[in-house]
Amino acid sequence: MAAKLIDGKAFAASVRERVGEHVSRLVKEHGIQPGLAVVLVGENPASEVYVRSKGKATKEAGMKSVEHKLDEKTSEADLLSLIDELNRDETIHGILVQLPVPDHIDAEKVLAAIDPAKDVDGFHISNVGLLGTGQKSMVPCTPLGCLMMLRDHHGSLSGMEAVVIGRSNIVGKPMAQLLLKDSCTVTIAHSRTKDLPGVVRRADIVVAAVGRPNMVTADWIKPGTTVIDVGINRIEKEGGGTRLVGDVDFDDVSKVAGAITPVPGGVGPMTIACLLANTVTACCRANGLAEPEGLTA
Ligand SMILES: Nc1nc(=O)c2c([nH]1)NC[C@@H]1CN(c3ccc(C(=O)N[C@@H](CCC(=O)O)C(=O)O)cc3)C=[N+]21
Ligand SMILES: [Mg+2]
Repeated sequence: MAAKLIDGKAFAASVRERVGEHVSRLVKEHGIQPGLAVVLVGENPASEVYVRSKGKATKEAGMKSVEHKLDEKTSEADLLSLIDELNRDETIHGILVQLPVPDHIDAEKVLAAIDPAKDVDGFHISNVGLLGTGQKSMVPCTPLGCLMMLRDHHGSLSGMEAVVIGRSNIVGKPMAQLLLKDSCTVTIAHSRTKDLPGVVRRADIVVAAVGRPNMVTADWIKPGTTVIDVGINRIEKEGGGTRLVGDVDFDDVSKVAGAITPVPGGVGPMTIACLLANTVTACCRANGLAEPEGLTA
């Protein structure tokens, strides 16, 4: 293997440690404990894995963790009134509603109901607009985690050619905004992009966020490129069981890339660490206190 492995799991542990130190200081010096509420409606395997690791990590960092598990049949009105309650709860600084929500609930309406100051996912249109205009906002956790790893590996990203594959509101678009803010030349590629391999071959930085197992292969990658794999695809193993793979064919691409994140152990753990970081940031802002350094965009 030629590529350097970017160890997201180890990096996430160090981020969580820094978050934990900031939390102890908030508790000791100001008597304030950051609190995170996670709302899960119905049963979704991907979301449940996330909720479990997230609750554990929140408590380990010394924060208050509240989980609201609602029945699949919960009405939109009941969900909105829970959000209203959490918006007004002074012990809660971050609110995350797990996506997707069941079909009878309008996700956009739900996201719009969250107080933007407590929107630790950064999905509220007010935060989207602030990020898009380069103002202080809550930044979506997955792109923030990717940015932290890229800054750590490269130092400055200025002038680099970045190609983001995928145009979702939760990863692709905010990722592109963050890379642009760090002065990359940014392309957002997607399923309709003509000559996708050719476009990706221009990149110094590739962020793959499409949800197609092993789609990116070595022939798409310019030698020395940094490859960030956001994909979390559960596929059937030969002989039974499942395993997680990314959007990048890791074994193939690591022969030519300069650096690469694995799945699991790459972006996923960083997403959780950034959720904790965002909760501390939201708590500091709510109380007019200094924000933790190096944990925001
Ligand atoms: N409002 C909202 N915000 C989210 O950020 C959100 C969401 N809804 N719905 C579900 C997805 C999924 N998600 C993951 C985060 C971390 C791992 C993670 O830590 N994965 C481990 C592996 C876990 C395993 O082994 O299954 C890894 O990649 O190493 C996975 C999945 C956040 N999501
Ligand atoms: Mg797409």
